[in-house]
Amino acid sequence: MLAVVPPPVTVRAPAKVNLHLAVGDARDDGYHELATIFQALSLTDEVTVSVADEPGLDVTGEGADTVPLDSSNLAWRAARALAEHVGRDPDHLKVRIDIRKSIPVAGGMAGGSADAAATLVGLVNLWRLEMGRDELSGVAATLGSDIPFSLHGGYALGTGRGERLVPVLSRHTFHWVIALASRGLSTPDVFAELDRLRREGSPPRVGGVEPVLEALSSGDPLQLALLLGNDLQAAAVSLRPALRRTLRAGVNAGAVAGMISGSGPSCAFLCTDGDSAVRVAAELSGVGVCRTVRVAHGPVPGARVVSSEDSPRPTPPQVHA
Ligand SMILES: C[C@@](CO)(OP(=O)(O)O)[C@H](O)COP(=O)(O)OP(=O)(O)OC[C@H]1O[C@@H](n2ccc(N)nc2=O)[C@H](O)[C@@H]1O
Ligand SMILES: Nc1ncnc2c1ncn2[C@@H]1O[C@H](COP(=O)(O)OP(=O)(O)O)[C@@H](O)[C@H]1O
Repeated sequence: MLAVVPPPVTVRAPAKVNLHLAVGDARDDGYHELATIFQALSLTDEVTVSVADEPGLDVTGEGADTVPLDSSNLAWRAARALAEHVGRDPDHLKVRIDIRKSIPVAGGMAGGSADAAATLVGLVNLWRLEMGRDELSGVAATLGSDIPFSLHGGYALGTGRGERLVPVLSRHTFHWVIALASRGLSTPDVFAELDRLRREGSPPRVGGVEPVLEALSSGDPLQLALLLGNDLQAAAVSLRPALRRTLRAGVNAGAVAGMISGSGPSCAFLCTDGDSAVRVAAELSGVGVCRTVRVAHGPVPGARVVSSEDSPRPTPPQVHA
């Protein structure tokens, strides 16, 4: 009998920036209560999942040499979690996962979360599962706080440890320059540094989310520039003091505001429009305060199957005897 092997599925998933990141106290489970406004950015990773006799994982692109290729890879963990959820044997996954990274690793931009979200969406399609977004988001939340947003995309208000999402209804696009660092920062280390700073003093705290939501609905980058805020910024800068220079250089280059993205060390610079972002990127890349720069805009959709025409490796359906 002939068994039809489904064709590989390629999924694109976005990076994120936290336009507003309010961090509360540490909870008993070690996580911190957050109130954050996420925006999904046009900086994306692509993940192809395919049926394979031997399971496998490969990572290429931005920071690939620093990404684990074993079972600790978030994409692989996502595949196992989904398999368990739908009653497949997670120890015998006949799946190959190929990740092409553009999102910096350990950069505060949810790159691993994007890969996990893309893997979930890819496998739902490859395995032809009937699963709603809410059910998939529940699986995602067990793997990492940012992964539900990587599925969701657009804008969202995140609470809890960041995994509880409410959509934010704004379609206005904002333009960014992202400065990438040579080395990443560990998210737990940055939260721990914030706890330490708070024990010793009073690092600045962001205000409420309401004014930021209003700025998003106005679409005015100058209004938003005044309201961007990140409680983790002081901690990231404390662990990596050179980031102060990077933040200053972006504003000197013409950005209307600069901030640490999430737990850092990537710096996100808000620009008035796309042309301005290109000019700021060109100037910033010559100053020597970061490894490289990227221009990005948001919001963009969450993890989505890329049509086969766009896929870098379109493969026709295979038939195995
Ligand atoms: C800070 C944020 C802001 O969006 O993103 P990044 O900047 O890392 O991308 C997120 O809260 C990161 O989310 P994510 O990277 O998924 O973190 P998780 O895997 O869930 O947690 C990693 C570790 O970070 C700390 N953590 C994370 C989330 C949270 N609300 N409180 C925490 O204290 C905990 O030490 C936890 O063990
Ligand atoms: N698919 C993946 N891509 C990137 N990092 C991964 C992946 N899987 C596991 N990791 C690990 O997760 C850590 C956090 O990576 P990442 O999600 O890129 O950063 P951040 O939490 O700052 O957004 C990395 O140090 C890396 O060791």
